[in-house]
Amino acid sequence: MITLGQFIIKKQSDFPYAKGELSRLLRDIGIAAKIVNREINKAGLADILGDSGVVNVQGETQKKLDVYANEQFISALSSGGECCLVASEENEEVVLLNTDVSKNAKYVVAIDPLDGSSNIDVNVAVGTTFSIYRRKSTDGNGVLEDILQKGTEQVAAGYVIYGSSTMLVYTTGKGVNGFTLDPSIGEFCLSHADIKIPETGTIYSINEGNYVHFPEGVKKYIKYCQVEDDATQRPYTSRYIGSMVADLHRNLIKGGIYIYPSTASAPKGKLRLVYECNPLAFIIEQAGGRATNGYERILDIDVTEIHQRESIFIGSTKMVLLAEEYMAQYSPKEILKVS
Ligand SMILES: O=P(O)(O)OC[C@H]1O[C@](O)(COP(=O)(O)O)[C@@H](O)[C@@H]1O
Ligand SMILES: [Mg+2]
Ligand SMILES: [Mg+2]
Repeated sequence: MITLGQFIIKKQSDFPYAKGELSRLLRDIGIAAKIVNREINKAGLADILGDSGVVNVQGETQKKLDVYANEQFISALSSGGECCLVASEENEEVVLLNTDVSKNAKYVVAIDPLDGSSNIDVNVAVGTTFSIYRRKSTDGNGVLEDILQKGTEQVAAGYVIYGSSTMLVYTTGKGVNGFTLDPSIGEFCLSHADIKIPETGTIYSINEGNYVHFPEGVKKYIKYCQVEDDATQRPYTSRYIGSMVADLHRNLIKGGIYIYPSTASAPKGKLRLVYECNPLAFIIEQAGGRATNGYERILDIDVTEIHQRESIFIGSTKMVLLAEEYMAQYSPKEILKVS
């Protein structure tokens, strides 16, 4: 049995110039994940379910657990001293961690502290996503530009899934590994080494309740998934948890595609590029899958704002490629006026 901490240190040798800062930063994320996990596990007993009454920059009412998770991750990153700045779904502006220890830290972190907020109160799996970049600014507190980097610049990324078990899955650009939290010892232990997503699958994940608003290409792809054809194991199975991390984790293990497309009312989709699409795209690509906005690789998309939204087609390579063909045929980029 190897713990996350032991694995991180062991893998440090993959990076000849590593001085342990990234390892310690990953450790800090692991610590915050354990604290959040403890609250989630007994959420019904503690006064932590329900709305906080505060509306965040997304125009969504923050859940109490959104706020709690945000505080725990920011405080762990702040006291850990390896991160100088955080961009969070729950904060309109970047958060400067200008404590003596973190002021000159080399890394910046983008985070969705609690993903799948609509599922918190109903005991359905939720998650946390994180993206780590090397800062560009040389000294002092760090600046907005440090976080507005393309997904290709990520040095590490991952997610935590708080489900029937709690797992932390991450990559540093050398494959994807998964660790399951063993509550009896309070440690994340390696349970899924070198995860590879199947090249194709029979699961599609999309909120079909929005069907009428979807681009024609997506409508056609859904119809393709629902046609009877034994040779291609269709109709596929529709699975949609409504927590992106949980839907993605299932598809990572079993094969499948998750789509959150643009719609007439949300021409750029719903999900946020910096702390939802980019970290999960890095994971999926490192596991051998594919992630695009229907036209372009997610990791190559220019980042201009912290909370910018992007449509996403992510999962098994063959399924994403086919969905892209439907988009190219029925919803060519110019028609959808996608910038
Ligand atoms: O209810 P919808 O429109 O299908 O959206 C569900 C999607 O929105 C999200 O909940 C957005 O994330 P947050 O909960 O972090 O805001 C995703 O996890 C999920 O896949
Ligand atoms: Mg989210
Ligand atoms: Mg969230």
